Amino acid sequence: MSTDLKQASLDYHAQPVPGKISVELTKPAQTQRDLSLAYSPGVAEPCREIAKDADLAYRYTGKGNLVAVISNGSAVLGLGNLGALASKPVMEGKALLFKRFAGINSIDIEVDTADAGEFIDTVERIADTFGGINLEDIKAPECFEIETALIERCNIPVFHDDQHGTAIVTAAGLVNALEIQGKRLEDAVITCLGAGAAAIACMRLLVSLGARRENIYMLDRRGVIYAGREGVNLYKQEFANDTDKRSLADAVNGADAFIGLSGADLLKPEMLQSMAAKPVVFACSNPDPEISPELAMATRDDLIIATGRSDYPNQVNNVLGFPFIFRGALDVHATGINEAMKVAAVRALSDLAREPVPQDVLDAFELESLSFGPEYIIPKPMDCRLLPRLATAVAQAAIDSGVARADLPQDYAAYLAEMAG
Ligand SMILES: NC(=O)C1=CN([C@@H]2O[C@H](COP(=O)(O)OP(=O)(O)OC[C@H]3O[C@@H](n4cnc5c(N)ncnc54)[C@H](OP(=O)(O)O)[C@@H]3O)[C@@H](O)[C@H]2O)C=CC1
Ligand SMILES: CC(=O)C(=O)O
Ligand SMILES: [Mg+2]
Repeated sequence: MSTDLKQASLDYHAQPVPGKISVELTKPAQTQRDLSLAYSPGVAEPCREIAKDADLAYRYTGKGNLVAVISNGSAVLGLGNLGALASKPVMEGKALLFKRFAGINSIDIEVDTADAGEFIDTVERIADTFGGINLEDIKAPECFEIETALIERCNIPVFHDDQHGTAIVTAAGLVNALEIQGKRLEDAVITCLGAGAAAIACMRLLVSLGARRENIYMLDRRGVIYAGREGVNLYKQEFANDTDKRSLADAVNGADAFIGLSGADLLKPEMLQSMAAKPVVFACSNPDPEISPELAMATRDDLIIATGRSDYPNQVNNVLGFPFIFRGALDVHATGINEAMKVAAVRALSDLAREPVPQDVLDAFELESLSFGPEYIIPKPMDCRLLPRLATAVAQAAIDSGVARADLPQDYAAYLAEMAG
């Protein structure tokens, strides 16, 4: 990161007030009567109602539009285990994105423990306060056990964004990028660098969408995960490939797609050079990608490259998913976010990239034109069509798959327009 951007970021976080989020009131609190309604004695009435029927918390409190972003700081972006407190800027950032893109109130919670059981117990005890829980930056393999237990124990959507948000956006982007390169997911040879939360979930979703497991080579710090390798956890085992490839150089040679969900600068130019014609490279590690777009483009000119960052074309980042997916799930009081809802989000995102780009998006990126192609495989986060398209698709999929507990709000399009602010 340039010195200029580093200082600008520190200033952004410190000024004019520390942090990125605050709380606002939704009811008047000026007069003695206002206070008798907001607090004692009036507040007793909604308390009594909720004690009789827990669902009334959706009517009388902010629960239904409130998502907790919860982390233990064990896999903060690609920076590693920075601990709970140091993860707070990222978690506040996710809360900012929930509000900015989907009108969802969100609060960050950092739980200071590396123990999965303690983390699960803590989150379970506070879960009912919220309409949904977005787990964030929790490292594999604990993240899998944590999410599974919390889904089982909580009655609200629990969604590990680094797994499913990333998988949804990656799948939408990859389907589009392969099509532009004249390839099909069913035939593509995919090298996935990283075997953690994001990588495992991405490969699982790609397989469910048609990618062939035997065409996937997954790597961790020790190299290719091959059949018979010792000391491989059961999640990585799912992608053990019966191959004699061992290194990244072996695995990427001839591959159609490289998906990086690992760390900075790990894909070398000579490796990129050895990929098949018209390759797709998703260097999604944050903040520093597996290869910089400048270096990748200088190495060969027939590739499509995406990163997780806002400052290059093709931002493949879960920001394109979680605000809108939660919006749809919250609006029908879904009990969870299931496969049907995830696939609906993939389709909506992938389809939207093929439509003409609105002028305000072009203005935000100071571009004259943009259309479906190598430099535009996926919509931009600023695209105000994302909220109606994704939220509606996800909410409808929740209804159709039987996990919704409420109908769509009346005139949903107008409601979403209000939520977009
Ligand atoms: N663009 C986006 O939307 C998103 C991007 N990401 C990025 O993906 C990365 C991983 O995040 P997440 O899955 O949550 O973290 P995890 O800690 O769960 O997984 C990290 C994985 O990366 C592997 N890895 C790390 N360094 C290397 C290396 N030098 N060589 C090979 N493999 C390596 C680890 O290997 P091992 O198992 O051996 O330790 C592990 O499998 C981060 O950089 C993060 O920023 C994550 C979510 C969303
Ligand atoms: C984008 C994101 O969630 C990550 O890099 O962890
Ligand atoms: Mg994350």
